[in-house]
Amino acid sequence: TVTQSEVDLLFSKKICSTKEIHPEFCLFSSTPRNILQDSMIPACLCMFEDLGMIEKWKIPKEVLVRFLLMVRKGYRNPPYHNWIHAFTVAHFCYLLFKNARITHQLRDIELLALFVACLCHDIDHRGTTNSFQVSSGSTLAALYSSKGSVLERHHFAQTMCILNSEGCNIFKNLTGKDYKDVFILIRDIILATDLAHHLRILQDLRKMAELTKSVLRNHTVKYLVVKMNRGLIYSEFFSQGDKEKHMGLTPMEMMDRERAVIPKLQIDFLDAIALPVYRLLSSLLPETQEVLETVLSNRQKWQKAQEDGDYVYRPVATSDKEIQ
Ligand SMILES: Cc1nc2ccc(C(=O)N[C@]34C[C@H]5C[C@H](C[C@H](C5)C3)C4)cc2n2c(-c3ccccc3Cl)nnc12
Ligand SMILES: [Mg+2]
Repeated sequence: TVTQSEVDLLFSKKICSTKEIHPEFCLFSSTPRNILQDSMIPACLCMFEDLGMIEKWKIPKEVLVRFLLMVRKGYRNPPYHNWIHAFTVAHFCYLLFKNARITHQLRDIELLALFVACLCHDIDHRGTTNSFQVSSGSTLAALYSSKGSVLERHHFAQTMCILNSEGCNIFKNLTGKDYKDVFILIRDIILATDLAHHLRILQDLRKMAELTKSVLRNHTVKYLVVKMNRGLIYSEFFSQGDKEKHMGLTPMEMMDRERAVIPKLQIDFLDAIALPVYRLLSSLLPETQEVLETVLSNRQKWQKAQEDGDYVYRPVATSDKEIQ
């Protein structure tokens, strides 16, 4: 839990404007990396305010502050799947709301669920994958492996725990149907972040996009677009590969620091997972074209690094205690 003094400290501050957070806060070109870590919670308050969600859903400010502090505390500190990652995804979702006509395509309750799900979608991530939960016989696997999406079910369960904690239910003033719907939507969105299902969802979305350009009108954008990272994901992947070797298992190539060629892995990931998302997004929301261009230029950089055969990033083994 969080202390009342932690809440009071943030509650007493006026909710600032996005400009005060960072001059380019509302532009796709801005990256949250240049947002100071201890201004991320004020930035979340400012995004909720700016999106009109505090007013629309009568969210008491003190409850929102306590909820955000609990969400931040709910994250561990692996190299990639940490609170900064959650904030980055929520910030990108905010940019979609601000810069693309997504807010006219989705119902208000879907916008609320999507934004909150971004903040919560990886809560208590251990820096290892679903298959590692099963192969290491983790407690999460014992709880959820019969249903699949082990980590994502845990992220949702942790989110529900926070919302059910004293003074943290930001949805307490929602009416009957909205109250029921928001939890169902958040559950669907967080479960949909299991990349194993992503490829099917992408297929379905492509079909829907063929049918009507207004696909966003009928279906919440059920999976989260990812911002390109500085390869921190490979610190996590290689730590998991080290663990798998200690367990006598053979890690996937992308998790084996002896075999992985990062430029090649990044190009494979962009081609198989990220670019199809951004192409679909820019076909549905033309305002996101610049994001697609950024990702394509990222791909070119990796292509060049591969041709030059130079290692742009070779993460060092992180200690177990950090990941656990
Ligand atoms: C740079 C980068 N590379 C990435 C390369 C690969 C994978 C990945 O999980 N691959 C798969 C490949 C098959 C079929 C399924 C299940 C498993 C077997 C593992 C997916 C993710 C990568 N990733 C993520 C990311 C991490 C976790 C969740 C969602 C995302 Cl998007 N964020 N950044 C990156
Ligand atoms: Mg996840």
